[in-house]
Amino acid sequence: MSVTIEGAGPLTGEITVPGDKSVSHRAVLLGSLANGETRISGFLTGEDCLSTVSCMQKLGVPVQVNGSDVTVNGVGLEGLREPEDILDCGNSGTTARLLLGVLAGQPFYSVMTGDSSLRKRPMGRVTKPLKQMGAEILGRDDGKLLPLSVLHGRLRPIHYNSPVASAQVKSAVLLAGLFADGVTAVTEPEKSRDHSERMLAAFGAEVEVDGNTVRVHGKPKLQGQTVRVPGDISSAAFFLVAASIVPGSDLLVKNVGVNPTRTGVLEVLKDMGADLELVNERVESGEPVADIRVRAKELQGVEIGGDIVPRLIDELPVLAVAAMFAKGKTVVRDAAELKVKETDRIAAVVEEFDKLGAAVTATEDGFVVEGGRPLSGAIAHSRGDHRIAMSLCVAALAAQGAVTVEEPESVAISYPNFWDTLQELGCRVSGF
Ligand SMILES: O=C(O)C1=C[C@@H](OP(=O)(O)O)[C@@H](O)[C@H](O)C1
Ligand SMILES: C=C(OP(=O)(O)O)C(=O)O
Repeated sequence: MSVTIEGAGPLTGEITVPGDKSVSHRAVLLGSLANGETRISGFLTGEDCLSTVSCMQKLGVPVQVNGSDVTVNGVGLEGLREPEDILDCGNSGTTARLLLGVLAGQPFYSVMTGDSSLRKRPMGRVTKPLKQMGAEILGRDDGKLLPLSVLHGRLRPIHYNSPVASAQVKSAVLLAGLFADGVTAVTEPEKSRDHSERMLAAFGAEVEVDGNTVRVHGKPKLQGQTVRVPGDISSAAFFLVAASIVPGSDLLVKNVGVNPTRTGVLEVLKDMGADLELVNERVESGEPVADIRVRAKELQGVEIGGDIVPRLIDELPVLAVAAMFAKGKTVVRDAAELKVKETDRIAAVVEEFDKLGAAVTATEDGFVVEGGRPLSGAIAHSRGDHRIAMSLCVAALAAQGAVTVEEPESVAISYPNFWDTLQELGCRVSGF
């Protein structure tokens, strides 16, 4: 399959974006481990979060999905049961890594796998601390690659100093810590998204946050909650960039999660000179939320690096698009993590946007964009990566000529109604 985009007029009006992927995964996981019912609204029905639902169902948790309303009948910390079959995490790194933390603490055997992309992604970053806690995990490459078998083990608490700023690593250790007696701690080099610690506290766990260290007390009694999932800022980012670069645009993106550990994209766009305004700021289910108004404006190149990177890691492909339409040079550093996402996102950005005429060069830990070159019509490939597919589509809206994106189906991983929203905004898109 392929889609073709032949530009767009000004993007105007109001849109909403689907629920936050990170929050949706965590609501199902914690709801499963809690006692009583958890009701989730605004759940992301993207394929990744549905992978988490199906794994928890296989572990014996009644989870009902009714559009974006989900009900989880929690089985309690000790209520999961041995799955009859392999747990399939699909394309979702978050499912695989967070679930490993949960499975490490179970008194039964389980096996997990994923699609061809996920089977290449590093799991050693999670299995290493879990093994230090006493988990027995076997798998390819000495337990570093899926498929992985998790044997039953008794966990002890550790204080893990993570070499990477990764919310998936942090969350896996904290979730395993729920099954250990005593206090489990994780320190990371820079602060990654903190949805796990916020939600653990909301479900009744004792959680302490001290700078880049998070501690959780083991064996809590978690209580089911009502969770309102905010719109995903990572999905909103596509339209924030699109409306910044398509002349004449004036768009309101409603109900976006603006947790400070996720708003690096807003800071960088503002640095680039984008016209962004947060309105109607509020807090819902422990997460800051706002509507974001964006108006087209000429952008300037910037430098992106250091501790902001974990706060915008998934937005770097679409920020690269903003940089292509900006005046001057944009340099992205400290982003080697991009190489271990659904695809190598540094290679994908460099090689796929080259087809449209962009000037992007790879570096060891990022890329450099020479902005201001007009992009032209071309055929490019998503490489099966949802964020690359949508970034190509955003570039296409402001390119001169028709851009065809091959294998765009992966947008359903995180943004199932992306095509509908493009159409509602009057973009000329066909083939989906
Ligand atoms: O914890 C999460 O929900 C996520 C953490 C990030 O990954 P890392 O933990 O690998 O940085 C991010 O890229 C991913 O999309 C979602
Ligand atoms: C990297 C991503 O997700 P995950 O790690 O959950 O596959 C993403 O959504 O960009």
